[in-house]
Amino acid sequence: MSEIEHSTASDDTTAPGNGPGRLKKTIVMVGMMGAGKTAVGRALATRLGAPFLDSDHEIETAANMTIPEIFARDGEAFFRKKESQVIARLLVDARGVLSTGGGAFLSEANRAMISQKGVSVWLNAGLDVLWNRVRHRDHRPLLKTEDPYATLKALYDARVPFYAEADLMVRSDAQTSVEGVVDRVLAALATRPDVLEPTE
Ligand SMILES: Nc1ncnc2c1ncn2[C@@H]1O[C@H](COP(=O)(O)OP(=O)(O)OP(=O)(O)O)[C@@H](O)[C@H]1O
Ligand SMILES: O=C(O)C1=C[C@@H](O)[C@@H](O)[C@H](O)C1
Ligand SMILES: [Mg+2]
Repeated sequence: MSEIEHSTASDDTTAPGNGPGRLKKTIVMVGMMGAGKTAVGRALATRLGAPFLDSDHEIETAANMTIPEIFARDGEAFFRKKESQVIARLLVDARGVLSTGGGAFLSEANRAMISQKGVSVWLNAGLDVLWNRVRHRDHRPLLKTEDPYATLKALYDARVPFYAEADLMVRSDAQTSVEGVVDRVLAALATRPDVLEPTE
């Protein structure tokens, strides 16, 4: 299993304790594939000077296989089992930012452990924004269908009610850069001193 990836910020403003506040719980990014969980989560961790973890990345490292290879060889149910195990492990003692895979928040057991150990943030992007971000990539096995747009729409419609159970919701639209979305997450967290203790 790989080590926790620490953000690489070297200047004082992003060093641990000198960023926008001190993390008391893990921030867990949830939402559809292409919402920006990995990109925004990594940038947020850098801003906070906190560890960054990505469950998809951890699963791939542990298996020494890519996600498409795991789906092809062992199936989605096996992947979901590994995903739950990895999220449980990453939530232990890690006051950092954890980006999950797009399907992770559908599991009731995953939602329960995330709510117990962290704060969930739904990165909410519209269907067309998501489509524009994922359409040219081929590493998402669930979209390897005859009509990937229709598949993405079906997943979106089925999943939004689950994502809506997250503690916080932040919009991730086409007009806003990754850093702009990070600003929104930090603004949302300003209402949660139990998660991000403001610096003096
Ligand atoms: N706000 C944004 N502005 C511009 N590009 C973005 C933004 N958010 C994400 N992207 C880009 O969209 C693509 C998908 O983002 P990312 O991989 O972070 O999504 P994800 O939510 O982690 O998806 P998955 O569930 O498949 O892991 C990446 O190329 C990323 O750089
Ligand atoms: O939306 C999903 O179900 C997935 C999203 C990715 O992050 C990976 O976890 C995998 O491709 C499945
Ligand atoms: Mg990701």
